[in-house]
Amino acid sequence: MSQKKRHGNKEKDGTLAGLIVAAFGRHYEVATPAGLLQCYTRGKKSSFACGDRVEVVPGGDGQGVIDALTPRHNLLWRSDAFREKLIAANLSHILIVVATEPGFSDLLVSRCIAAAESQDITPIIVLNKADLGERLDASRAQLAPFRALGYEVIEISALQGAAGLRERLAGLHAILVGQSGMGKSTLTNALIPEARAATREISEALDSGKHTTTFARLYALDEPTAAGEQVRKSAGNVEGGWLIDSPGLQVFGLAHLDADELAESFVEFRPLLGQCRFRDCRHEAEPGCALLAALADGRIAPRRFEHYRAIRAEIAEAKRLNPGW
Ligand SMILES: Nc1nc2c(ncn2[C@@H]2O[C@H](COP(=O)(O)OP(=O)(O)OP(=O)(O)O)[C@@H](O)[C@H]2O)c(=O)[nH]1
Ligand SMILES: [Zn+2]
Repeated sequence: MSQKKRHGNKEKDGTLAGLIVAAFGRHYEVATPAGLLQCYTRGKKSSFACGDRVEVVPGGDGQGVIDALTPRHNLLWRSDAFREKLIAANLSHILIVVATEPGFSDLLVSRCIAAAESQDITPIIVLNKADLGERLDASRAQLAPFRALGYEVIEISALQGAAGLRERLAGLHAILVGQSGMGKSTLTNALIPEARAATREISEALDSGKHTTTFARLYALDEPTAAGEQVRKSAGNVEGGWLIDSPGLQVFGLAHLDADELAESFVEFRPLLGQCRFRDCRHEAEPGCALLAALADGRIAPRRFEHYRAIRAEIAEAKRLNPGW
């Protein structure tokens, strides 16, 4: 919706343009020109995410009702056979946090990348705990296939302030995702001082086994001034860049993708798709398969092909369990 239309609405029917900064089930926190409002939805169905732009009808007392959703540029979500979970909307980048210790799943990295690529979101891999030198080479080796594809890898130490990353994030609309233990909370705290209290609660909830807890929060990123200083913004001012902190992620199901979409989300497969001898090639053992040929001569990394196979099998299983997908 254009700026003009939005302002027109505001005058005409009293709605405010807002940005969802936190989603708790059916209750949302929305940043608006009138400040932060606690909002509800009208209907029974509530399917908004952090990063969604909405129209809000303010109701006094700092409350409001979400009236309409502005069309999304994209939506990051995950799903298994029976459930889907919206993660965040309108993202420019996804920061996939991994660490030198205690080891990370490169399959999970491929999953996050596939989810991002399928929605035109740019992935950046953040290798944390680079100060722990013993495992650094092994972690770099594990990330080599991603680096070879052109994915940006940024090495940091969240404990030492995550130097460099803050500048990289200026103006972006990004989300931090990662397995538990990668130092995501430490990183959020280093990047966004006001995040401190909230993240502790998330960790505790996850430790007690409540993995269904949904809690993501959007924080405005400070914009450096011409003089290079960071200026604190007032709460609710989310006009510039922002960062969404999401709960620790152990699984990232992609049941909502079909087989073709999954293959498309592996960027190295893209030039090869449509080149197989059989139109309906499943890239398993078919003669004349362009992907298998590329795997055999090293154009596709074996590890990435394993990831593709693993995710494809899981999607097939989800569709078998729930043919409605
Ligand atoms: N050496 C080192 N340790 C770090 C760094 N960042 C985080 N840690 C440590 O790693 C452990 C996990 O950090 P958290 O920030 O709690 O990790 P998390 O990924 O948020 O994990 P959950 O809270 O379980 O989701 C803590 O003991 C941190 O102190 C780092 O850059 N270097
Ligand atoms: Zn094929």
